[in-house]
Amino acid sequence: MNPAAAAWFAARTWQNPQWTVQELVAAKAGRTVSVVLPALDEEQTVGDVVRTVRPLLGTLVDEIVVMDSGSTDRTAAVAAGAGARVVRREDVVPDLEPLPGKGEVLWRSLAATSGDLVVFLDADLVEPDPAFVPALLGPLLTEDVHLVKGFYRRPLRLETEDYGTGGGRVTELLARPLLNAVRPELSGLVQPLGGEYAATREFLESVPFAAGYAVEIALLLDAHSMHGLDGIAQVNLGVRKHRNRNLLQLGVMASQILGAVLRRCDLEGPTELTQFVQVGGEWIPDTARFAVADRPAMRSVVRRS
Ligand SMILES: O=c1ccn([C@@H]2O[C@H](COP(=O)(O)OP(=O)(O)O)[C@@H](O)[C@H]2O)c(=O)[nH]1
Ligand SMILES: O=C(O)[C@@H](COP(=O)(O)O)O[C@H]1O[C@H](CO)[C@@H](O)[C@H](O)[C@H]1O
Repeated sequence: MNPAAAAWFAARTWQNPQWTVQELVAAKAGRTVSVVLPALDEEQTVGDVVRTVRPLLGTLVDEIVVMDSGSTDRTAAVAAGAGARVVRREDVVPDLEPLPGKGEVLWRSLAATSGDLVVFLDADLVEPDPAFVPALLGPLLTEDVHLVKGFYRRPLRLETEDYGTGGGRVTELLARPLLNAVRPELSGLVQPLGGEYAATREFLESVPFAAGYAVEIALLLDAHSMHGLDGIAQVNLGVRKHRNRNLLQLGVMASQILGAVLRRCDLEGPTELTQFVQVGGEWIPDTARFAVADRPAMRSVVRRS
């Protein structure tokens, strides 16, 4: 293991986070906390995720916002019914036409929220754990760090089978080998792509946001560039189950992630990916094109009064 990564892993990894909500409320010391859920057609799961955070509202958490990413199902109604404030992506930074993708709603969430610290949770979590938010906030409230990534065992649930592990396919097949190759100092991150993480607003508003599914890897690379390894921590969240997408969908995700890493290494990245689907007896090319431009640092867009 890269020596810097090994030293960081030893110093900045919490394998068994023990912070109590009471301790963390005291540690806030006047700081505020926003919890943000990006959601595209998550009516099945968003309510349960919001309900695991709701008991913290008014003490550890100051606002729970579901960023609706253009859902066509009942995501907004279910999220509001569970106690979240729902914000449509077109309702913030309205002068800019919303782009598709996760990165867009996470970027816009900064204009929709005010917390000094921001916690991101995916809205497709299955059996979400109420301990996620306190654990993610622990290092942010008690150490001098700017980004805290969750890590976990990731069951892979395909059709009716729960394999108990095997999730994080893009992580294991692309992100981890890629980071080991181009940014070995970050090889100590157990879940570099995980969607459960927390960060200071100061950091989040000072970096560009990559489009689509590249948002997590880009934030990690930028946190490392801006604050060094010492500005990053990771906490063990136990087990994380979510809706697992199929391989073709993950191929497009992987292409977006690869592009963000290449561009942050000053290399050209892809703007499309050609895959193949079988129709009848023939294999037909199917090309997905995706937006690749970063959104600019939010602090250059929205002047806070
Ligand atoms: O265009 C998008 C794509 C995804 N998401 C949300 O981002 C999270 C992670 O997306 P997804 O589950 O597709 O990724 P995976 O976890 O399968 O890698 C989920 O809450 C999605 O609803 C979103 O808000 N807008
Ligand atoms: O980690 C991964 O390999 C992918 C796919 O996970 P699975 O193979 O479906 O468990 O999931 C993550 O990647 C996305 C891109 O960074 C994040 O947006 C998701 O939150 C995260 O689940």
